[in-house]
Amino acid sequence: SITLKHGAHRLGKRTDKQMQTWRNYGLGQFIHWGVYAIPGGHWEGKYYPGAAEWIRSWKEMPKEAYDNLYKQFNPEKFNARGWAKQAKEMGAKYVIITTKHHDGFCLWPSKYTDYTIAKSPYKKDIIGQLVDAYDAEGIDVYLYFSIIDWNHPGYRSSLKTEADRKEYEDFKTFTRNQLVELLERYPSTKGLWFDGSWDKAWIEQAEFADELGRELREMIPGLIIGSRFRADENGNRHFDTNGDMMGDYEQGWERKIPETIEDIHGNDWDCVMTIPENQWGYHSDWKGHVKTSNELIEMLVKSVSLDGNFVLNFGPDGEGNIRPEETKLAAEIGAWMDVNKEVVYGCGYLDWKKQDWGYYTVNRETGKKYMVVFNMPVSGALRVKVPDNTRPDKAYLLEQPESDITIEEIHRNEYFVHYKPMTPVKKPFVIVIETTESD
Ligand SMILES: C#C[C@@H]1N[C@@H](C)[C@@H](O)[C@H]1O
Repeated sequence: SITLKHGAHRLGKRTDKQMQTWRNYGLGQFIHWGVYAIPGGHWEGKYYPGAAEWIRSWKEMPKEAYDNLYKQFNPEKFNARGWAKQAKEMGAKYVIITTKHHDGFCLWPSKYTDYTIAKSPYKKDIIGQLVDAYDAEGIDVYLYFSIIDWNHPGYRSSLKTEADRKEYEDFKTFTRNQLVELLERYPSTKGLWFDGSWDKAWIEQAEFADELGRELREMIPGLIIGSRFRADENGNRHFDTNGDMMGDYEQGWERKIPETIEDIHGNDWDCVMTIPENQWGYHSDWKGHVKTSNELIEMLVKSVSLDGNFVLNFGPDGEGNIRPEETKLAAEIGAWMDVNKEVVYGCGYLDWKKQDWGYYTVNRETGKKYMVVFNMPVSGALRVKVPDNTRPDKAYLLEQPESDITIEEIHRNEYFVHYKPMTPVKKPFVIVIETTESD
């Protein structure tokens, strides 16, 4: 490997307490909220086919009109405690909240720009209310921050002229000031989720970004920052020139999930997921496939089975309501988590061969092993292949510990767990499997 000044500063996973807490969350909630929720994917009767939070970039959206939407922003239905309670009931252990998306509108009263909630009819600090409400529910708060800021005069996607460079210096100072301001105002923040860091202009700021990351980490010891924040001095993002991840976990799984344990390269990672195909901010007219709770539970369990966290996105509307589709899914996921949360919290990858019926997870502390079944074979025989030194002794339904499920040895290291549900299976269910390990 080559010597880098601004590459990865740590090899391998962080082992400190804050990161262990992060690693054991399992399920998180993303909130995308801002003035884009007012148009909700439409403008003057026209339907915007893109992601609602990007509507300002739509050629049919007059920039002036968009940039004045904040003068109408007065979400009277906004109820931070209600959002936090719903997230608690869903089983989320952490929340990632958009402080400022690419449009640059700040949901906190930043003193570095007038384009903030303080200048809207609503006036009050939305981030502060959400931080307090989620803290009160015992849900850890992470702040989403977009480096891209279409509102700031010094923002550039690339630096073509000396004038660009001069302007961009002001933008860099502004960016640093806002981030310091956020951590000063909300010191209970456990981490920053950076986005909009793909511009050429930002990628050239390896030294500045590295120094800024150091400054922010000094402000809140243990602060967690993912791989999307900065590039190394050769313009490499997420993984530096030597292939080492920059940051505390890989932020590469946006609307997708790794297939195998090899895909995660031994790193911590999160998957951030939308309910429709690709809407983060509020779009009043979701088109195409809207995921069911069974699909989302499978994505959650698949993520945990591959040592990752699953973060489900909610996009509240312009009034401050969580929309009915999201409320319904939160309740369905919460009902499943009420019964099965122990296969998610504090769990991760079990090195048994993946089978078609579903996923294994194992509790990192207790070693308790779970078969989370999504696809019941018509035979009722769930195939299990175990490593050489492992013998399965007992299997029972998590929901009925007294149930005794037959384990049949097929041949060396391969078994059938025979289970025929009494009633048609409508939701994923869990079989606990107890084993004896021999040296
Ligand atoms: C592209 C892009 C952005 N990254 C997701 C997390 C959303 O914020 C989306 O607008």
